[in-house]
Amino acid sequence: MREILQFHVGQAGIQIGNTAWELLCLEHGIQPDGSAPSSQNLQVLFSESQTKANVPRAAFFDDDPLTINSLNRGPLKKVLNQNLIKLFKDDASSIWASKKITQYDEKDRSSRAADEIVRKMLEAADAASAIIIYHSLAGGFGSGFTCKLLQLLNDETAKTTKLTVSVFPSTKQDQLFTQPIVEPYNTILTLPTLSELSDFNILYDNAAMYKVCQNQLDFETPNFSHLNYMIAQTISSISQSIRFRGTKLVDFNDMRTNLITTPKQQFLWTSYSPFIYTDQQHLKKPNLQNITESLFDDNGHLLSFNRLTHKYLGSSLFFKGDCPLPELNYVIKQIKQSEEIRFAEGTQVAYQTCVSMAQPCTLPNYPFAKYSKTACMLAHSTGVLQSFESLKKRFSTLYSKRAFVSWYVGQGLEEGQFSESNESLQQIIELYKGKHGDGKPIEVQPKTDRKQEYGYKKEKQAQQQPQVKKTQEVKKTQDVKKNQAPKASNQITTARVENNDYSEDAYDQRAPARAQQKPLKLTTNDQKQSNSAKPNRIQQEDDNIVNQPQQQEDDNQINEPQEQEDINQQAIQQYDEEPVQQQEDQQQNQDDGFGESNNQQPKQNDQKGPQANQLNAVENISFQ
Ligand SMILES: Nc1nc2c(ncn2[C@@H]2O[C@H](COP(=O)(O)OP(=O)(O)OP(=O)(O)O)[C@@H](O)[C@H]2O)c(=O)[nH]1
Repeated sequence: MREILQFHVGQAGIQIGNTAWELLCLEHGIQPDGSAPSSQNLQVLFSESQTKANVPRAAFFDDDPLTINSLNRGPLKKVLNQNLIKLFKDDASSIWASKKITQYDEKDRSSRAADEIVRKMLEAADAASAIIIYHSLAGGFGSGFTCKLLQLLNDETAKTTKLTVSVFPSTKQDQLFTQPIVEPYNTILTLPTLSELSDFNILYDNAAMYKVCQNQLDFETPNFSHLNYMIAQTISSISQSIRFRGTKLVDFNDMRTNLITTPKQQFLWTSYSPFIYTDQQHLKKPNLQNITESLFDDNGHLLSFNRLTHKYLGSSLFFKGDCPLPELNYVIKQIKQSEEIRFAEGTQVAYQTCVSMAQPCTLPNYPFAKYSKTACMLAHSTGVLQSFESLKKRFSTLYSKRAFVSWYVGQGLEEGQFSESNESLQQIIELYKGKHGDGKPIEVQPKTDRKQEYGYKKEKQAQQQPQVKKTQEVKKTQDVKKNQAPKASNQITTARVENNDYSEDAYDQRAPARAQQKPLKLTTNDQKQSNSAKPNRIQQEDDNIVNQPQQQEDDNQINEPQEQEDINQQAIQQYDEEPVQQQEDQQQNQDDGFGESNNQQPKQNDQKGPQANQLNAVENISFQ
């Protein structure tokens, strides 16, 4: 089974999770007590408890009791597994630094508790296909603990696609929502770990979502729950084909393969349509064309950037509900002819399209109207450059004065880590520009050998092996007693845990066990795809493609001296006054030269122009 495991970290991660799980439970007909009359593929998102209740495959971590308590007071209080909710005593207080929060150490109690939860989640799954971590990059705990979690997950799940749903600091400092002043530090210190240990990251920014609420919904004062609802709808859309019947199965591994062409250039964003305010539902009746078009304009983007200057590197479109295929084919054809939508040269699959037969759902206590059809785009584009460049500017403003640095150093961070992280950010910026600051093209190194670099857990795994074996043996005995023959799924789990060698060879040796996974009841095509270890979608979709995207290897508080306080105040003032140099950014983006330097396409494609590279993925759509 292709289970999706979800981890929610910090206030933002947990609050988004609360809304997302409410929606997912509704979509699958899960009742407040965990029962479900009938639904497809429940096991993808839910595990079955001893009382036959469906329990979300979700864990929650925070240092704030209020956030944790909100879970236990909310609509999910009876369905969540309390053993997977953990309140930590190590308070981050907005500072990414404490080793207890950011680094895995088996002697540390919180590390062991997190490890225990991860282990429980993995043991309850036969063959997890994806791990999603929800968090904010700006907060201390959400950013720091995500680094620890990724380190922890790394050895255990080297072959599982790991992605983050990350709230990125807004480019506009318009005080819409309280944001920690040190958010550039927290974000910049987290980015190297995200680049190294996760496969891709979906960025959202609150200002962009706020704008969507104001422009489209005429909300004067949206709050976090509205923004979280928007994020939840996008996550529901992009995971729909794994959960419901549709035109084709596009799982997170496929998204990675199709959208990420270069290691570390892995920051995606989403857009969604339509969001309609309940009071206006009788006025607004958009058709399929309006809905699809608005995915590409400013009104649908959940990350801020200028749509006139960015170039797409790929996009996946997810439709739900009443979307007749002939009409959809026509709409996509029209979109392809639009001159405003520009793809970087060398882009392989421009529009990967997936239609689900599931009907769109809306949550009852939110002012969003239900509509018969919805569209969502998961996109990769040079638009993210604006977020990174704005972050770099704000980081430089604070760091040039060494403002607040003493807080971090006091928590045990070496100051050199700031400059290393800054270099890492610079590398990301250059990757998106396609060339170094000196104009030379970038040579991209493959991701470092994760298992070697983060191999600190090997020893611990060896120590824990007997215990795990015991757990598995009990499980095995129970199965033998029950069925006289263990289920295929359990054999897979046993193979994974008993053989604690996570080398590539060992993984390949376990292939027969993996091959026994029950395929989803989808189309013949889907089954073919789901059974292949590494589907090469792009090749399947068009044999004319020349360059395949590179397959990634699965891949104490201190007393601040008065002097420093003054410097901090000056920095805050300067930071607040710093205008967001949107115009300048736009100009830079126009000159980014992305296409030229990164382009390795043959001449014939150049002559036809970017549009010629947009492969028609939708023409083959049909329900099977
Ligand atoms: N979209 C969204 N953003 C949020 C939410 N809660 C907080 N944020 C944003 O997240 C950032 C702060 O991160 P938090 O998640 O509150 O902080 P934390 O990770 O718990 O870290 P500490 O406060 O240091 O414990 C700010 O930019 C907030 O605007 C939420 O529910 N939804």
